[in-house]
Amino acid sequence: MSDALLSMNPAQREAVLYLNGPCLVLAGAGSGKTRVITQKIAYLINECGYDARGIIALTFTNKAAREMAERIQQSVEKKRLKGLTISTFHALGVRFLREEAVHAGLKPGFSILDSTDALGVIQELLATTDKGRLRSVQQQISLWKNALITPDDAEKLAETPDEQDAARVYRSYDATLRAYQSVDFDDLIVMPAKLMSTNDELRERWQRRCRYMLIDEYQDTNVCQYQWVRSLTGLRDMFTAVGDDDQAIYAWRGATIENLAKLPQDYPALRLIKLEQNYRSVATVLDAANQVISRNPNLFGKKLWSTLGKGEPIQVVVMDNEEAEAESVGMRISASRFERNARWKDYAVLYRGNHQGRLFEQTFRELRIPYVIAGGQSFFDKAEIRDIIAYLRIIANEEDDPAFIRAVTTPKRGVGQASLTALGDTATQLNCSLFDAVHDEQAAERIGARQLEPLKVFVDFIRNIQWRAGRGKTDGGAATPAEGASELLDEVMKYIDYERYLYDTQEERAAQSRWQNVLELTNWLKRKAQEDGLTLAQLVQHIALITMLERSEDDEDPDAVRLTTIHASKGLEYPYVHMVGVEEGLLPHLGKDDEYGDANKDAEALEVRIQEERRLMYVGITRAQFHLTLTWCKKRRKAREDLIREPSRFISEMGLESGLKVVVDPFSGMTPKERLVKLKEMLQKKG
Ligand SMILES: Nc1ncnc2c1ncn2[C@@H]1O[C@H](COP(=O)(O)OP(=O)(O)OP(=O)(O)O)[C@@H](O)[C@H]1O
Ligand SMILES: [Mg+2]
Repeated sequence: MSDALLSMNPAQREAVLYLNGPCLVLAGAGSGKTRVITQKIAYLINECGYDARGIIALTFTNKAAREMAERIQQSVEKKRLKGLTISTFHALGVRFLREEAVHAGLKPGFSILDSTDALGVIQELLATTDKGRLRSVQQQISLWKNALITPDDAEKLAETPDEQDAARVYRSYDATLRAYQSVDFDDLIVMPAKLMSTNDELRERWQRRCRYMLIDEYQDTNVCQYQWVRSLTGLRDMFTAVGDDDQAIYAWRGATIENLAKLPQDYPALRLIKLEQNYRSVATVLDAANQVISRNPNLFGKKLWSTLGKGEPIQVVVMDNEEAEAESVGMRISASRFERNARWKDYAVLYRGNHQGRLFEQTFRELRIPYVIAGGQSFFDKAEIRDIIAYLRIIANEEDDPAFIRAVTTPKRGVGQASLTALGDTATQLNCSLFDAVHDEQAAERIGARQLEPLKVFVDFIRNIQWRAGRGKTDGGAATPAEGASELLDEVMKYIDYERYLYDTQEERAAQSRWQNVLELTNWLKRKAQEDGLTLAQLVQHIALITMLERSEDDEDPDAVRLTTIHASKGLEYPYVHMVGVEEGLLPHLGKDDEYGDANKDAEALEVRIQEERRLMYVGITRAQFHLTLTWCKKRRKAREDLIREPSRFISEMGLESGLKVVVDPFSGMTPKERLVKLKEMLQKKG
């Protein structure tokens, strides 16, 4: 038996060695579920002679996939890892659809719309600018899709006028996407799942290919993912799923814990393995987590224990307001790092909502504390990044109309709204993309030669780049090899002349910081192209995917404090954790806008909501290895109002016996200016 196997506890080992049929590992946080998956992959390859190409491991985020790949590299020879698939569901969906594009009625170069683009399409169809309404329709469509409900079914199911409206939009939305040769994120899962169930030849091919599947964070899969896994593993039922029903935090995205309950029914031979030893956290942290989650009903009783010692008491710090909170957390981290002789990256600040991160970013900058936003979508949501990516998208797929419009109008190159409308009409008439319409005679007639000129220049430039980037070689045709991705990218950037555009349209500081972001993007793209030996065409095809769940920080692991939402921290661990904003109205967060939301109207709905928030709290607490600090503010500003806050119910649910220590913020009662003075004093004292 290998050393790695020897170091596991008997239950973990059983889960790794079990190959007689489907296997489900159900266990609490930090009990080594993810470790079981990595060890099992190593075991399959090293000791059972599995070909890596037949193994598919699915994780929830790109980051988790990367971490898993790194761990496996330590125990399996490189050459035996060739062809191993470790990816997110969505990334596997992209690969599947690129290979099977024809069966899905797509060209291999189809575009992937992110949720903002998709919202744009819905906006056109719904003809409203009411953001709330648009988002609710988008979410409704997404839920339907993921539950495998077709537009026809949706129309039958819809009851209220709003739902009927949404169902109508759903139909045209799907048709529009197909016309654009585009798919949205949901399609990446839904289309493969459907194809697997309707196309026999394709199903058999993939089933032969997939010899063993491993799925992490199983509790957060949705109906469609369940079906897809089910059909992929169809022939042999050879899979291991690991999960924790107490960590299900994506119900709002259509995930259903019922998938866990359904497994034993759908697979009578299922082997269920529970793990109870926690290897991550000290007792104070673990007890608090156990206490909180014990208030939720759960599928299978479980109680975690660890041998890592009692640990320091959990601290609860009361703050005057959110500014004091950010400063105080920054100060505490600086002081603690000094005292414990730790690294910045041993610290994490976890919050409920992305918006809370901003103040921490600003404050940490002032305090000279290095930080990274872990798992934030923020980078790729920035306007400047989306602008540049629009160009790359149009290079990848000229039928991507939304990208075309964005690229051709940013920077302005003399293409006015009237020209675009006329071009749109032409495209509709010819039933082609905006891009292709430019060179049609009709366009010249409608738009006029002078107005058309800048559009032609744009299209010709893109065509030229496409050709040189290696587009259209999937059929093995073209004779000239693709030019280097880096050089081509430079050429595209020069053509866009984005830096000048920024300085022309924005004030200097903003332009500077945006341009920095753009440079970061292009450097990262070049590095990626070089490392993976990609052509520009291949590179741009990956982009939408990377932007999906998080920014791919690649192998960068800077020594910096992690700022992250609790959602994005799932599966990860940090020695010292600060959970901030642990207040009623924030965590639990019960409604969209007002504090207790409309959920309050219905006691049952409210309870469901609180349970989901409690699981989120549980996920947050269990990220901590050695020490946990919770903070809450007596006042928090919202819009222009100061709201009076109460500590979260989850704090009292943790139980004082776990050694809770309540501390009053040292800055209490001070004005911002006084705080700064005191802060400087404290910093000086620390040297
Ligand atoms: N048998 C073991 N011996 C020593 N350390 C272990 C063992 N099993 C797991 N660990 C360590 O415990 C920590 C938690 O493991 P892991 O991340 O696999 O837990 P998990 O169940 O996936 O947690 P989560 O539910 O948060 O995803 C990791 O640092 C891992 O390396
Ligand atoms: Mg895990």
